[in-house]
Amino acid sequence: MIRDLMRILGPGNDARYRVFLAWAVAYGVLQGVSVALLVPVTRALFDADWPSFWRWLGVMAATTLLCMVAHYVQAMKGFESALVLLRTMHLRLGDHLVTLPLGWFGATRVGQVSQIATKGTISVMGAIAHLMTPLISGVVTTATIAVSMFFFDWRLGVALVVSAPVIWVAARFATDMTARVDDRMHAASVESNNRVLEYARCQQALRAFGRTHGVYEPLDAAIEEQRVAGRRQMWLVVVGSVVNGFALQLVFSALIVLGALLALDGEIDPVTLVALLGLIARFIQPLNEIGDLGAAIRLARNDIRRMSEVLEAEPLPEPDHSAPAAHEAPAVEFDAVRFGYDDAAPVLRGIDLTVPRRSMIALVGPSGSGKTTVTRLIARFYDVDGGTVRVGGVDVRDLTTADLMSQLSLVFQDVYLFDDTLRANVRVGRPDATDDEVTAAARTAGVGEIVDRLPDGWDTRVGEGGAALSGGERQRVSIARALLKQAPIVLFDEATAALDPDNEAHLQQAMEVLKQNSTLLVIAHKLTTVTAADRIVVLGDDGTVAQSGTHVELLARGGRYADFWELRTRATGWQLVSG
Ligand SMILES: Nc1ncnc2c1ncn2[C@@H]1O[C@H](COP(=O)(O)OP(=O)(O)OP(=O)(O)O)[C@@H](O)[C@H]1O
Repeated sequence: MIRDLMRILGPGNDARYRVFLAWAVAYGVLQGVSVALLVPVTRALFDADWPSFWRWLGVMAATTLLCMVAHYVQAMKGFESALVLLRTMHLRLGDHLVTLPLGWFGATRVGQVSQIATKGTISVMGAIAHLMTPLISGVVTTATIAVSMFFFDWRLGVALVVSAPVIWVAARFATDMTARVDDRMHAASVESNNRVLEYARCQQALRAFGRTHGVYEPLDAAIEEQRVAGRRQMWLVVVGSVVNGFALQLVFSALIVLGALLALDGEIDPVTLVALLGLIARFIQPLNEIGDLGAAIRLARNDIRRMSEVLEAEPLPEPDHSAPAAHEAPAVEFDAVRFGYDDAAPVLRGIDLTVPRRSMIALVGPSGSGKTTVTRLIARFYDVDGGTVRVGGVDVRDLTTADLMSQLSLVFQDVYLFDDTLRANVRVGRPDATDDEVTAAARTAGVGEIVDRLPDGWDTRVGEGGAALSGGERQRVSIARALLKQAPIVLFDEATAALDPDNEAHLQQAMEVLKQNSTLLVIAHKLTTVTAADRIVVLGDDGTVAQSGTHVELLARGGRYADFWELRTRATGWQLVSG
């Protein structure tokens, strides 16, 4: 636990933590010594040996004073380390999460990360602030008392040392009991967390399907599992605590019997025995406290382990410096790219694709053929399983994330807006843009009309995820961001939903502007976009490029594209023409 906490604190902060540990050890030793000094003080008192009595009392008072100082200093150092740890954990978690591949953020990970970042960090902080001191001083105090016992009576000293493994086994049993169900408890808590979020988010769907009454089964099941796991955990904690308490009482009784037998044999005088019994009681007390804290220590250790697992998750390997770009190379190239989100289900099975500079390429294909996946691989949200994705002639794995992202603008359908003002959300495209540049980009993308409609104009907050805006409006903001960024390559996932004429006009206008300066790869759903493209790439169901060419060439060739075109033109009432 000490080592794990040190790892979480990181290399810059371990000195402070070591100082705290040293003070906690000093506090434990001083506490043990001041307790052990009770024996000579009591002996001198009963022997009426006043010079010895005052001398030992003086030593005990000085030790107790030092002990109080050590207690105070170690408590302050502990709180200091705990606060540093809290800040460090949040910073390290944040810094680390942004380096992880998107594939890491699976369905249950969002709930897990939120638990670790909130409950987990508080629990780990509490481990330093409240658990480390009783744990360290408890162990050190009992060890000190056991060692000092050898100075008074070696047989009782041996008995204390022998009893240590018995107590350790009992304490271990108690903590194992808690650990047995803790992972289940944690999983249940993550699941119900996720289900509560899902329940709040899916209200629209539930109401649309008349599910406004009765229970929402997935949430109900998650809460029930949490209740069952919680009850089991409570029972196991009680069982562990009873066994631990029983073992301590047994050891305590055995030591008293041994002391009494030694006194009956005349090996120890009765006064020393009374003092030694006090020492034995103080030997047991910290162990009892550690036993009571066993469950909390185990839970904190599990939280520390989960935190370490996140911090140790492999980030996307990234070079320190990007390889130099090849000036004449195409904007984007796919060379025999193979990829699947899951090893068992490949999505792309050998894609070759070239997007020349300053061209506009339309990507079409059936739903699920991997169009969005192609754009995610260009942005290196995932690494390919085989082949190479190149941007500006350089393998994306040889570019730093900052350099790769500086070359790309992403206009995706699932636009996420931050819970901030509309202006701040557009400015995300280029944080150092002037107000005039923000306004110009917003006007081209049609955001100006949204501004006029909103009560606080540019300063209106758009809500979490952009909840205060419609889907079409959110995409306009996303386009404005891309216009502002002026990246050399724009990856555009056109909305599948039919847009109103106003939205459509803004979209066309924005694309025209983007086309002037950037290379465009568009996942095209609209016939106007498809025909405007310099070249069309058709993905097939089998994860390969089925066809590629201009609109005219592909129509003339027949096959998948001609079928797609016919289907779409029939749906929209367009005429099928081949030139
Ligand atoms: N994050 C993910 N995890 C696992 N599988 C995924 C993930 N995203 C997509 N897939 C799967 O990969 C396949 C390709 O998905 P992709 O979204 O690239 O297709 P698409 O051609 O863009 O589809 P659409 O036109 O419907 O948007 C699908 O079978 C999809 O279920």
